[in-house]
Amino acid sequence: MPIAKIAPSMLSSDFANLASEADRMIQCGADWLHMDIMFATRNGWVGWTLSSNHNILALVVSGYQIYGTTGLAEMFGLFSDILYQILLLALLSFKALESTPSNILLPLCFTQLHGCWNLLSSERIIVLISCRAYLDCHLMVTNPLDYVEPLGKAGASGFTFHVEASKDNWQELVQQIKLRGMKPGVALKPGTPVEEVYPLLDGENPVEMVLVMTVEPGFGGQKFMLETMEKVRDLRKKYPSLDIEASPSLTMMLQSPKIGNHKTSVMFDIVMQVDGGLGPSTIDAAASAGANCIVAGSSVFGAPEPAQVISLMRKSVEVAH
Ligand SMILES: O=C(CO)[C@H](O)[C@H](O)COP(=O)(O)O
Repeated sequence: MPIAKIAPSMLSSDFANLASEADRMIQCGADWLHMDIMFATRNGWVGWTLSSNHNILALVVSGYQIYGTTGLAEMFGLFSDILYQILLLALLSFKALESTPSNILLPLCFTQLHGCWNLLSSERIIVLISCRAYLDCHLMVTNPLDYVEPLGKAGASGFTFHVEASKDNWQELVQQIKLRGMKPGVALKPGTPVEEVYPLLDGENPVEMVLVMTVEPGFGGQKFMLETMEKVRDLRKKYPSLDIEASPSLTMMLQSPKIGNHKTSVMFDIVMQVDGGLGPSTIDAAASAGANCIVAGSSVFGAPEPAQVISLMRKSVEVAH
C-alpha cells in the first residue's frame, strides 16, 4: 500500500525564518519538506520563475539576512540579483512577457557570476535545514544536470527534474542523481502528456517518483487543476504497486531518526506526488485518483493550525488507498 507523505512547500514559508519554519512543519507532522529550486542557471537561462519574482527576491535577501555578506564577490552578486529582479518586474509590468507561453523557457543573458551566486544561495539554504528533514527538491530549471553535484553536496534528499527540460539526457541525469545518493523524480507540467514519463519508469534505471503538477509551476496560491487528475489515475493504473528497492543511501535515510516522520521501510510503492492548490477542499480528488505524496504550500502555512491540515490530508490519502 502506498505510504502517505505530506510535504509542505517551503515556498510559502517565512523565508527570513527558514530554519524555524522547517522545524515547525516537522513538529506539525510533515514527512518531507518541499523545496522549489528555480533560480537562473549558470548558462544564463531562466526557468519557470517569472511570475514569482518577489518570492525569489525575498529568498535572496533573506539568505543575506541569515548569513551576512562575506565578500566583495557576494556583494556584487546581491546587487546583480536585485537588479535582475527589478528588470524582470519592470518587464512584467510593461506586459512585455504576457504573450510568452509558460511552457517556453525564456532565454535571458546573465553573467556567470550571477548564476553561480544564485546557486550558492540555494545551496546554503539547503545546508541550513538538511540535517533536520528529508528535502524534496523540485528543480524548475532548464539544465538540471548542473545542479546534481551541488545539491547532492548540500544535502538534498530527493531531486525531481522536469521531463520537459531533460528529454535528451534523462538517463545520465537519473544515474548521476542516484550516484549522489538522492532519490530521482520526474515532474510534468499540466500541459505535458503523461506518456512522456513512461520511458523514465519503464527503463532499467527508473525514477522513483512522478510529480504531476496540478498548477503551472512557478508560484503558490494557484487554483488546483482538476483535469490533471486524469494523469494521476493513468499512472496509478499502469503502476498499481510498483515496488522499487531503495538504494542503500535512501535506505539509510529512511531509517535515520533525524529526518522527520519517515516510516522505516526499504520497499515502497512508486511515489505519486501532486503539487499545487492542494488543501482540505482538493485533497480527496487527488487522493482518490492515486496520489500519495501531497505538496501543499498556502493551505498549510496559511492555516491557524497547520498540524490539523497535515493530519487531514494524511487521513484522506490513507482512506483512499
Ligand atoms: O511548485 C510550486 C508551485 O509551482 C509550489 O510547491 C507551491 O508552493 C505550491 O503552493 P500551493 O500549495 O499554495 O499551491
